[in-house]
Amino acid sequence: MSNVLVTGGAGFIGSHMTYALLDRGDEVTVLDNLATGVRSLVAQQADFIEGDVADAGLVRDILRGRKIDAVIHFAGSVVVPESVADPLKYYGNNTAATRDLLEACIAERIGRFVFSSTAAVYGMPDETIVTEETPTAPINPYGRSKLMTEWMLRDIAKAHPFRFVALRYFNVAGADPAGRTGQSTPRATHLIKRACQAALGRAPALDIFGTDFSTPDGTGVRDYIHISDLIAAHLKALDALANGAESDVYNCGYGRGLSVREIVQAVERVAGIKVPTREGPRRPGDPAMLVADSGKLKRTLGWTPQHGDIDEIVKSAFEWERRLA
Ligand SMILES: NC(=O)c1ccc[n+]([C@@H]2O[C@H](COP(=O)([O-])OP(=O)(O)OC[C@H]3O[C@@H](n4cnc5c(N)ncnc54)[C@H](O)[C@@H]3O)[C@@H](O)[C@H]2O)c1
Ligand SMILES: O=c1ccn([C@@H]2O[C@H](COP(=O)(O)OP(=O)(O)O[C@H]3O[C@H](CO)[C@@H](O)[C@H](O)[C@H]3O)[C@@H](O)[C@H]2O)c(=O)[nH]1
Repeated sequence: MSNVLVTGGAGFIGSHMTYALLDRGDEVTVLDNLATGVRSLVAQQADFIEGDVADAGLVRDILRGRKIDAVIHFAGSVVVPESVADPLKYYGNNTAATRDLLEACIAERIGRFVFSSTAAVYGMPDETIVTEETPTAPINPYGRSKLMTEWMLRDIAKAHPFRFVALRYFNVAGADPAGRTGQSTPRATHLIKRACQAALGRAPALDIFGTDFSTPDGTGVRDYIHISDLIAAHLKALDALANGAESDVYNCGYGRGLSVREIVQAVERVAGIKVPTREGPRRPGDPAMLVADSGKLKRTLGWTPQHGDIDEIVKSAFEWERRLA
């Protein structure tokens, strides 16, 4: 049994992580400032503390007082176009705030850290499918703010008794199969959620951002990963660190790219409802295509994806969305 601090645990991914840790008997403390998080998504058996990861005094008190063994760091700002419009928010809340969190972790001798990185660190890759060796060249402030954090982690791991796993998530979607949590972020910008909202008549139409990309149907291509498979990767990472694994970086995706139009079709199949769409210009900061080679995650950490079927992903997202009413 471990004693885990989950930052950003009131958010989409962190709330699923919290349930998964509790389900296997770990103890969980959630630290979240509720900037985009939702208090009611935090499992009742978790201890919830409302606060900021940059509040070093608070974080040190939590780490020491609760005898935390490992930190999983989800807290951050996550919207690519917003990072283009307001870069300092991203360098502040992702890079600088994480620096402060890490300082507290080092001071309290935390040795195990799992970090939410992103496919956005690759930018506009030349390869159709990216491995962890693909050069990092982010094309938006969001990706740069996360890559800088990866650099900090590498440097810290050389200087201190501290080991980390950075998981580069591709596009995370779906919801807890048990229906306990899902994506409830107000004003969420993610494609699958938006398409479900449009199907349910909660938005007049789904905007398709760009139809002139160099992709088979002209719309953006992404590797959508089910939240349950993503959470499973975190459990593997935590266990590997507990067993002495070296610090490392892993892609999290399926190696399968789907276009915006293919997602619309999946939502229509699952919902049995036509999704009204509106074609418009590209969104600032968006690459044409991002697809993961996650062979390293499978080989090294023994990750076995189980929920890759796009209709299963969309169905869980749609069911959650319908209940949100
Ligand atoms: N959703 C995706 O597809 C995706 C893909 C790649 C990486 N990520 C990363 O995963 C992490 C979680 O993303 P999400 O989709 O769950 O987003 P989210 O917005 O639902 O969750 C982020 C949580 O962090 C909290 N938070 C933000 N700044 C904070 C701060 N300074 N102190 C304390 N709490 C703070 C928010 O209130 C929220 O609950 C982020 O770091 C994001 O960059 C997400
Ligand atoms: O209403 C919408 C929303 C999105 N898209 C398109 O759908 C694709 C996916 O967009 P979105 O769901 O917003 O995700 P990304 O911009 O790819 O970013 C997500 O995936 C990244 C990793 O790939 C993460 O780092 C980010 O945090 C996360 O928001 C892109 O081609 C968008 O242009 C639309 O056409 N209409």
